[in-house]
Amino acid sequence: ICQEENTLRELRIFLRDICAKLARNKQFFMFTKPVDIEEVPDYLDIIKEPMDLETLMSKIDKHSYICARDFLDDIDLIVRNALEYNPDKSAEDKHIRHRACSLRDKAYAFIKAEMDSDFEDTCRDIRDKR
Ligand SMILES: COC(=O)N1C[C@@H]2C[C@@H]3O[C@]2(Cc2nccnc23)C1
Repeated sequence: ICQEENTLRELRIFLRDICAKLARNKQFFMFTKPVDIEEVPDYLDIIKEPMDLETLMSKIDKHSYICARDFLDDIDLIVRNALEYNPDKSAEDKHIRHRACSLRDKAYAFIKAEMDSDFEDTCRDIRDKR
């Protein structure tokens, strides 16, 4: 109904702002676009559901998220993929895992800082009855 559409519109504006802030952060450049399969030919053998911040942004525009929890599930997917594909003790792997954990903490902190909890409850109610 109309109020629900107003709520979801506000959610999209809010999620775009958070996604843009994460994508602007130089620390997270490796998460901004899909991993290049030309450069990393075995990536899809290991990672069954790739995710990145550009894809996240396009999902917002496609109305894929109707509460912040669904958005954070895709952030968690980016993090899980990075931890799974880069598990070694090498400096490079440690670095990317560290950045992935930082991405998750920043995303959760932005949501908590800027999202009013009963706004999220309202979004959950809309999601649960759809
Ligand atoms: C989220 O990003 C990642 O999980 N990765 C893993 C790949 C391995 C390594 O770093 C990545 C890109 C890359 N390209 C060329 C050679 N080696 C690499 C980024």
